[in-house]
This record gives sequence, structure tokens and C-alpha cells, in this order.
Amino acid sequence: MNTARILLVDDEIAHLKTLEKLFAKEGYEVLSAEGGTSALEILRQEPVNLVITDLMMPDLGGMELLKLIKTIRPECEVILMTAFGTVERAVQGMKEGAYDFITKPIKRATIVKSAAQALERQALVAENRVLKAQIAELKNERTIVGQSPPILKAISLVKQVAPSDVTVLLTGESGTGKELLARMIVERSQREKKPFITVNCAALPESILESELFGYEKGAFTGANQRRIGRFEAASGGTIFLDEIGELSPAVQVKLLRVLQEGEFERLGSNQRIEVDVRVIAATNRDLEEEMRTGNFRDDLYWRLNVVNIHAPALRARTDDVPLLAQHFLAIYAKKNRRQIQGIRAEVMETLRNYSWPGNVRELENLIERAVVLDRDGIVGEDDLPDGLSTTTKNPQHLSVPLGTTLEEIERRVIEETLKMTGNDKKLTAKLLGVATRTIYRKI
Ligand SMILES: Nc1ncnc2c1ncn2[C@@H]1O[C@H](COP(=O)(O)OP(=O)(O)OP(=O)(O)O)[C@@H](O)[C@H]1O
Repeated sequence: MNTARILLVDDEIAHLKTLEKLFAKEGYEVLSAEGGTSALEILRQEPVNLVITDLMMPDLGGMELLKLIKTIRPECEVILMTAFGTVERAVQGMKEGAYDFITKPIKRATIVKSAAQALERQALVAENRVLKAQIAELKNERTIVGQSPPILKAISLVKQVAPSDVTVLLTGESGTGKELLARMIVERSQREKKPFITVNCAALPESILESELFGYEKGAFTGANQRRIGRFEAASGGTIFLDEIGELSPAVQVKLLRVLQEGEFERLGSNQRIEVDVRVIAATNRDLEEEMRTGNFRDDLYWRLNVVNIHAPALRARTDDVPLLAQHFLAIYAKKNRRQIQGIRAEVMETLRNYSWPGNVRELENLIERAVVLDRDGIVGEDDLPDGLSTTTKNPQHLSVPLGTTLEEIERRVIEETLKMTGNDKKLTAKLLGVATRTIYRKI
């Protein structure tokens, strides 16, 4: 059953009746008018989604009617029906805002398809308008887009801790927006105008990382031709963001612990103490508690870093944010690439919602950028998605168990399947199942 309302306008009564039957059979609600004037009368009183009108009518022609509709009901779509000799006028009609024109004699399939597409565009435009309004509202949240409870919780914690100098540990999978959250903390802190230095601890080899962070004196090692200050000194008075903190070697962990505890360190090859006032924000996509247990990460450092923990939720745990984020990136990349794109087809949005997003927001961002560049018809459709995305789409998985299964067995399977779905992320699994992480460990 289609809930849309279609108004048919034609002075040829027999033709009008045929169309009435056709669209009623398709399940639409159908209204009809035997001329432009009475069509206008109906439009003034009734909500109508789509008008399908003949061009040549004695009282008020299709073109005039089109212009009036676009004035009084701009959201209403219009399809023009035209006889062979008047195609040029119909083309003119497209310029005036008609969705399509169809030449007589009219084929059933053609007109039904065109009507369905016009209505889809209308729904899309309406949905995009709502999303745009929501995004405008979010502008003062900087670029952190999302309205789902887990991201709102993260944002609210950010606001709460930003003004103090407390050390923050951001956790969450890769691409969930940890760096963005770190920037938001800085922007809302008293250190906003001071240096903000970011270091990706995984990007540098262990030997170089230590000298990058703490600097070195001339002659500290082969190739150290002159003194160089490290990132901690560069960040003095401001903030340092240490990304992928789980990758730190034991030696660097010790030095970092001392900076956090005493605010001091030495450059490589020097005995001189250097004092710094730096706020530390650290991030990791590893399970540091697990790393602690296996002896890869120092307990004392962990507790120093984890004064406040803010968790950036995986995108699959907040699928309600997918349309907002998709729309947000669409606006950004359409502008950047100077492309006019009206929106994203409903079925594509559904595919995106159901996908499991192992690369999280970063993956969604890349996907939309690609779609914007590839798109040729002004609407992001299935053809603009990478091959196989829909087939790899993972609906929130279901577990079916025969009645009579023991609760113990059901629990075991739910935990196993949830672990699989989250890529063995115990913390996320615990969150999804509403239990403490240690419960998951215990059950495993
Ligand atoms: N909530 C969000 N709203 C808007 N953009 C977002 C959001 N979350 C992430 N992004 C964007 O996604 C991309 C990845 O985010 P970011 O680099 O902050 O993730 P990350 O968790 O630090 O990743 P990694 O662990 O791999 O360093 C960035 O381009 C960022 O701007």
C-alpha cells in the first residue's frame, strides 16, 4: 500500500478514468480533476504529493498549472503528459521544475515508474531537510556529529572534564573519533590558545619515539649533530595528545610515568632535569586492561593515564547516527568537489545502517567521499557503493535457539556471538550485554 496522494489532471475524461484505475490499482490514493482550474481548487484544499497533468487543456494549461503549483506547493512533484507535437514545451516544463514528462500514448510501466521515482525524490528531499536542520543544530558541537546515547555520553564527559587539567584516556576502536574528542577537549580548555601537539606512538619506531618525545642533546647518539627539543617541550604550557599509547615500549612508559607524576624528564644524552607543564590526553584502540594483565603495559602508568576514561563508541553500536554522519560527510565532500548532490537513496541509507563498519566513522567518511566522486545522477545510489557492501552487510545478528535450551547454554552462545560481532572487543561486548567487562573475562 502506497500512502502517497496523486492528483491526475486531464480534460479527456476517458484518459483520466484509465489513469485513475491504474494508480488506484498500484495502491495510491487518487484524486482527479478535469482541468487546470479545478485541479488548483483541489490543491488549495488538500495535501497532494504528486500531480500528473496534461499539457494542453482549454481552461488552464499544464505549464501555467505547473508554475502555480511550484508557487503554492513547492514540495509537490509534477509530471507532464504531452502529445507528440508539444515535446519542446514539456522540456521547458522541466526547466520550470517538473520532475518528468511523458509522451502520449502513455505506457503503463513508464508512468508508474516515473511516479514512483518522483515520490521517492520527494521523500528524500523531505528527509534531507530534517537531517540538515539537525546538523545545523549540532554546529555548535563543532564537528562531532551524533545524537545516539553513547556518543552524547562521550560529548557530555568531554565538556565536563575539558576545563580542568585532568589527564584523560580515550578508548575505542580505530576511526571512532578519538582524536576529534581530544581536540574538543582542548578547544574547551584554558589551554585552547596554547600549543596542541599530537604524536602517533604507533607511527614511529621505538628508537625514534623516545627522542621525538623527550628530545636529545648533541652527541646523544650517532647522527645527533645538534640539540633537539622533544614534543613534550614543544607542548609546554599546552596539551599533548598521545595516540595509540598501547604501543609504547617499557622504557618510554617509565619516562612518561615520570612526566605524569613529577612533570619532569631529561633529554636523551643529558642529566639536566626539564620541567614542563603539559596536559596529557592519551588514546588507545587496545584493551589496556588486558595489556596490563599480560605485562605489556605498566599498571601505575595505566592508572595515571586513566584518571578519566572517555569511550568513543563503535559505529555499529550507534547505527542511528549513520544517516546523520552520512549526510554530514555528503555536504562536506559535495562542496569540496563542487558536486550538486541532492541526497542518498533510502535503500542505500538502509544498507549503510545495517553494515558492520569495522573501520567506523573513518570508513563511512571514505565511502561517502568515494560515492560523491563517482556519482553521476545527483543522488547517491547503490551503484555508487563499493562492490559487495550490501552483501557483506550484517544485520544486527540474530541468534535462534531451540526451546528447551538451558539458560547456561543460551548465555554462552550470546556471549560468543557478540564477541564475534564486535571483533572480539570484550569491553564493547560487555557494554552491549549490559555487564561488567570482568564478567565477560570470567565467563570466557
Ligand atoms: N562523531 C563524528 N562526527 C564527525 N566526524 C567524525 C566523528 N567521529 C569521527 N569522525 C571523523 O572520522 C575520522 C576518524 O576520526 P579520528 O581520527 O578522530 O578517529 P580515531 O579514533 O582517533 O582513529 P585512530 O584510532 O585510527 O587514530 C576523522 O576524519 C574524523 O573527523
